[in-house]
Amino acid sequence: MASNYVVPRIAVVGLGLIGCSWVKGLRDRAAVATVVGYDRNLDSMQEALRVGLIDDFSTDIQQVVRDADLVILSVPILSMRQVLSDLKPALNDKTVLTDVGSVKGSVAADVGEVLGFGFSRFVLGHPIAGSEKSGVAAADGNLYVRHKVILTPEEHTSPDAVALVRAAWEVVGADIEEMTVEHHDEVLAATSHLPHLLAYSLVDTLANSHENKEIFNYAAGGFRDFTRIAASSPVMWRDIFSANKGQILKTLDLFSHDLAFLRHAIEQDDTTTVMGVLTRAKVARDHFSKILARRAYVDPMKTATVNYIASPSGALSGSFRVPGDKSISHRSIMLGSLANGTTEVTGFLEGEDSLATLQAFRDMGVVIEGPHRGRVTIHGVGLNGLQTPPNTLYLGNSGTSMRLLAGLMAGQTFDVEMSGDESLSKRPMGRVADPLRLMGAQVETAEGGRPPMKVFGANKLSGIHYDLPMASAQVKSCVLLAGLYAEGETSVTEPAPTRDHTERMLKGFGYDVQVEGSTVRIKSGGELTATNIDVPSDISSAAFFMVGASIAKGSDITLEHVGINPTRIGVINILKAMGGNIEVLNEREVGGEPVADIRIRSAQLKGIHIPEDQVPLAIDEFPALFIAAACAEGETVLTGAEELRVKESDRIQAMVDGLVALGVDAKGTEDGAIIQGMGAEGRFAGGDIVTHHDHRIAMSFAMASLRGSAPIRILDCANVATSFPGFVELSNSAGLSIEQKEG
Ligand SMILES: O=C(O)C1=C[C@@H](OP(=O)(O)O)[C@@H](O)[C@H](O)C1
Ligand SMILES: C=C(OP(=O)(O)O)C(=O)O
Repeated sequence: MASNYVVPRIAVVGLGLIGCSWVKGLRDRAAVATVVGYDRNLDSMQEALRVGLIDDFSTDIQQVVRDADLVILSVPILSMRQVLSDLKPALNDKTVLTDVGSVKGSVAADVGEVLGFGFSRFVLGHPIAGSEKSGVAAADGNLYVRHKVILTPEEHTSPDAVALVRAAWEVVGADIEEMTVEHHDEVLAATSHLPHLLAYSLVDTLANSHENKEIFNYAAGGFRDFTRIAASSPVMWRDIFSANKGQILKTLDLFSHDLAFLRHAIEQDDTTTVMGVLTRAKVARDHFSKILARRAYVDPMKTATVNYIASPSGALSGSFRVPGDKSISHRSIMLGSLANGTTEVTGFLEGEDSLATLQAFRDMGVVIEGPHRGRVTIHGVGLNGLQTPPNTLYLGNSGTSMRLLAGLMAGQTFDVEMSGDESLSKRPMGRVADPLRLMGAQVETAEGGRPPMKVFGANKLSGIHYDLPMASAQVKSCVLLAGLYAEGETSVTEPAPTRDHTERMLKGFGYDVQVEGSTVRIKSGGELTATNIDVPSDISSAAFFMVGASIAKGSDITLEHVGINPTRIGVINILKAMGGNIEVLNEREVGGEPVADIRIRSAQLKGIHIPEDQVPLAIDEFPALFIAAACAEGETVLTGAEELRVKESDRIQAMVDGLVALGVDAKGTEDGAIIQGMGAEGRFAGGDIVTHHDHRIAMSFAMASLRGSAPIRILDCANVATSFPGFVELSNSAGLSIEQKEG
């Protein structure tokens, strides 16, 4: 009769916490019929029988193993060979064996020696779970739920045997990963074996010192945290250190080298180098903590889903400041890193896009302190001071990071690969690869000119004149930044004015840039000198509230310290042309950028044909402007805005689809849209909005709720954090009603 058990009969050899917890998990889930146990210690076997973990035991290992479908070997690693020899005579030709040891290479060798090289029914395994407790009494049937178990099948391992072991792990809730024996031992040497070795060694050193009493009297905090794992089983760890000797020595040598480097820096009072080590380590550790806290033991690349429920709400009010300008924040890191001296930045946007740029420069050896409440200190390395990054530069969702970096990377002596998230991986990079190749750079992209993008170093660049095929500040900036490294002059002519932060900021760092009409020129050979940067609030983030206050009756808000660079104020011009009530107050200049406070009161907007010359000046603000158009009296027509189709999403399609879902008459055209306004009394219907993970689509529809008639559910809003951390909190304090739901 066929049984429904995952494994009918199990023999567990070694009744420790790891093996017993697995067996308990299987028993709790009725996945095994009979379990027979063996341990060197009779008490353990008796206890396991008493608590019902095993059905029988024997002091004869062969009797235990005979007729088992699966033998679980949970014994110290250096005992493995003896145990295998002892049980071998009782194995039939169907029994599958597996182990749970922390080193796989030595077990593979033991299996080969004893059972024969090519033995196909031993599946090497390693559950990444544990507990300070030990033994039968501590067995926990849920120990492996959502924990990783690594299996390292070899070429000769039978797929049926792997399937059986996999099934027996999966049924107790484990997430299975497969890798090679060598890779397992290398990874574990670094992530587990070295930390244990250091903890044991530190405690031993301090315990042997003359002041040991003093030390242990005050050994709270750091000492306790760092050395907790030195209380683990010495036998087990002695075995691991010797079984994985090669890999452990390799990581230990690397660590010793880096420790000597840090020692030297401290001795030499080289505080910048020390700061570099500490800031890089802190960022890495914070990153791990987030992964562990939010998504323990699961793929860190799969970020949590965040949806917004935006309920109808009344007017907006108050005087407040939105976060720092994204474009300026990116450039402050880039130019500050390449400058000579230390650049202090305040008002830095702590959004994921600008943080991706910051991390990229840290990866290239730049010491950057912060951000802490918008304050960043960059220890510039000079135009030629960047170092080869250890890995691919991961730029998340940020087009600006990848396109501007492409220009800078073309001038380096080392090769760099750049990648991004799903959205960035779909965006066109040919537009920067083309001019860079004309300058002599060697650039590779994936199919269709998409990321990942590889820029090869050590290619001599020559200055070119480039007529931009589209109005794009990113392409303009990329070519100008490559021009810092190109022989002779580099110039760019743009078809329409686009944001000019690169030109302004280069000048701010003391670099000569010539601007004549629509052409910008730059020559190599200069240097950047560190400066201080006060980042104004981002007009692109302010735009959501400008639209929100305009459409919500009775609103009156003031947005403080907003950047009003003339190449960015399309949104103000367009809203005013639609009848918006907007006042620009307290105009002043801060670090080369014009800044003002902006007061917005509600007004009945009217539909217009948006002047095409305003399109590049409001390029990121159209999602919000579509909401304004939907609330206007009459028709709004947008043309000349085909660039919107290649942003974080196809913003024309995403906005039109969303508006239609909320009952608005809107349709997309090749280069824009036609929207019929709902008029003074019109309200959005409730509904679901697909944002395509685009931050600006999400925030725009949040503003629509100010004129909603029912809740609007906005899906996949996690990327709001790329440009506007704290959006929901700030919005709700201004009068919106957004509930955030994590899924
Ligand atoms: O240079 C910049 O900082 C940016 C330029 C614009 O992109 P394009 O150059 O692709 O228009 C804009 O959409 C982006 O958010 C930021
Ligand atoms: C287009 C945008 O950014 P990026 O191109 O940097 O991804 C944006 O923030 O709207």
